[in-house]
Amino acid sequence: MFRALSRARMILPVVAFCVAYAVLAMFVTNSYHQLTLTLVAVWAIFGLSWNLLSGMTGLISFGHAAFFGLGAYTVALLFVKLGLTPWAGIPVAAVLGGLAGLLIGLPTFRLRGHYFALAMLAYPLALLNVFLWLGHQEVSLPLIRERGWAYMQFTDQRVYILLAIGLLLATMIAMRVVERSRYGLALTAIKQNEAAAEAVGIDTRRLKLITITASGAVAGMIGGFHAVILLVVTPEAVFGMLISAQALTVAMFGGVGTVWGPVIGAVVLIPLGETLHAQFGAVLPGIQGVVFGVAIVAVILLAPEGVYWKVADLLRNRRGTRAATPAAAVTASAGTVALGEHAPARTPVGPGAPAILQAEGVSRAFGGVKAVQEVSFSVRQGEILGIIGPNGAGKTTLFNLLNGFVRPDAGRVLLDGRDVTGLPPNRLCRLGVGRTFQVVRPFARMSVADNVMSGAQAADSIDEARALARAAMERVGLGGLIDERAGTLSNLDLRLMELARALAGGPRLLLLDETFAGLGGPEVEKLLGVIRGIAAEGVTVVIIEHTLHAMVRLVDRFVVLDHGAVLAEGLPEEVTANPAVIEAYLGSKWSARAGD
Ligand SMILES: Nc1ncnc2c1ncn2[C@@H]1O[C@H](COP(=O)(O)OP(=O)(O)OP(=O)(O)O)[C@@H](O)[C@H]1O
Repeated sequence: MFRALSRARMILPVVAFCVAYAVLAMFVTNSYHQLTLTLVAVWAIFGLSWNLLSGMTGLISFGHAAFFGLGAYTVALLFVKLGLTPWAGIPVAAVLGGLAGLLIGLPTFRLRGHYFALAMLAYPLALLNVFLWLGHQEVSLPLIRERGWAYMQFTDQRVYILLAIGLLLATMIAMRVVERSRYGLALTAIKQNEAAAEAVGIDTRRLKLITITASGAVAGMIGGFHAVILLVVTPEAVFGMLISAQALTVAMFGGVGTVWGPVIGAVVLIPLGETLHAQFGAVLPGIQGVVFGVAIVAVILLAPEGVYWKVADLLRNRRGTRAATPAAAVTASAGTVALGEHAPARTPVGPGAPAILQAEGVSRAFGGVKAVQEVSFSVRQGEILGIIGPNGAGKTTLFNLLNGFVRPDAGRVLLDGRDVTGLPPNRLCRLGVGRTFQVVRPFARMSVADNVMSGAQAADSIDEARALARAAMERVGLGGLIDERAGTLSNLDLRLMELARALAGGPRLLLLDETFAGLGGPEVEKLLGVIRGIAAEGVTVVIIEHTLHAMVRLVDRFVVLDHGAVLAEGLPEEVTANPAVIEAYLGSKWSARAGD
């Protein structure tokens, strides 16, 4: 019942918008305006396809025209050469668009960030020239006089508007479902931090390939429909820079990462561009390009995340929702004090405990730099092990070797005695290895619970993921902040949120990377209590940290690295008294203080 209600709440506004749009469009009689109304829906769908890949995963594509153009040419050529009706041609265009997405994604996902964005530029440019070489400078769809509807040709232009709105409705509902699904959750995690997404068990490469395939299919479909309404396809008009820019512009203007963004962008920008083109196109050719350029600059200046988010913020502030005030942070910290103070008691784990994780002669070099050299040690079940050492000693590289981000040049990593060397992080996560990262990158607009949920990849349903996230938040003392926006959190609470996210995956072994970084004295105390509590529940903890005064009170044992090799290993009191460790890392000040 509750689920049905929440589904209805998710879909009703979309249906209401499309119905209202269709009803209003039925009163428009001018054929140019009818075309504009059809194009609004077309570009909104194209923007949504871009949004699925780029808005939801953060992988910016400058080359979406590749899929659009392929779709347009597929429908046109199948019609002209084989007499295939667009009713069948458009689904074929969607399949080819999806296939193109997969083929483009396979090599291009090797690149990241700006390099990915720039590489995507190459595909429509290459296709543009391929279609020129093939002699398809201009493909016109023949007009069918008899039974035109069988070839998607209608004398009443309003039918095209209705078809376009139907496609828009289907695409928007599909995107809404994706947004609220476990798949959407995983995409959000990738956008947040791809490495962290891998660490919580997401097979990021597979998911990105699925996403670019789906995005390419939507773009191919709408490219095919565009060919039907304009009746002529040229390489420049479907593969040109302006087409790729159009997807990006409507989404950026309206709001990236939300279903409504591309729709708002298309509703505002397409009629504006078309009207200006009709008025001034003869004297100012390419005026639409100028409109898009100005729109982007205006958005950057006035609403950098797009109109949707700007309006959402204004409404939220007006409603007086708890804003980003220190008050929220105080509430959270108060919660963690309690957990720290009442942390369950635990007894340090002694040498007799079985090993959960073992590194055997693990080495890794980057060019000439031997980051980790023949490191061997074991982590005992239930213990808290600290890894310390000077900057550049190889601590993070060792973590990356332990949870599969980096493959060792030599040596083995064993989990429960089983060789897991070279397994990717998402597989290791499923075997019970969780990890946090030095830099926390939360989704500021999303609730704390939604941020934590991205770690619950083991869940079978979104409801179970939500329940796991809540339980993890309770464990770290963030239970009172479930609906709080992550952007309002204090530094400590962000660290706790990151911890909760790792815990939501149900790890048996947790690797914590500089969890105390940037925290003040009282915050460190609270976090110490939380980590002790997690360990007392039976989770084995390995922690890299520079805050040594906290570490000596937290860990059962230290492994000290220097120049990539193990310098010392032992109990805190042994290691901190070791002259070699004092010389290489702690310094004489530490020994003087320790002697006080
Ligand atoms: N991907 C990489 N490419 C090249 N060199 C690297 C790479 N990763 C690490 N290194 C080098 O390996 C050495 C160990 O780095 P690492 O980050 O593991 O040390 P660390 O002990 O974690 O340092 P810090 O305490 O400053 O975080 C450093 O000299 C570093 O420059």
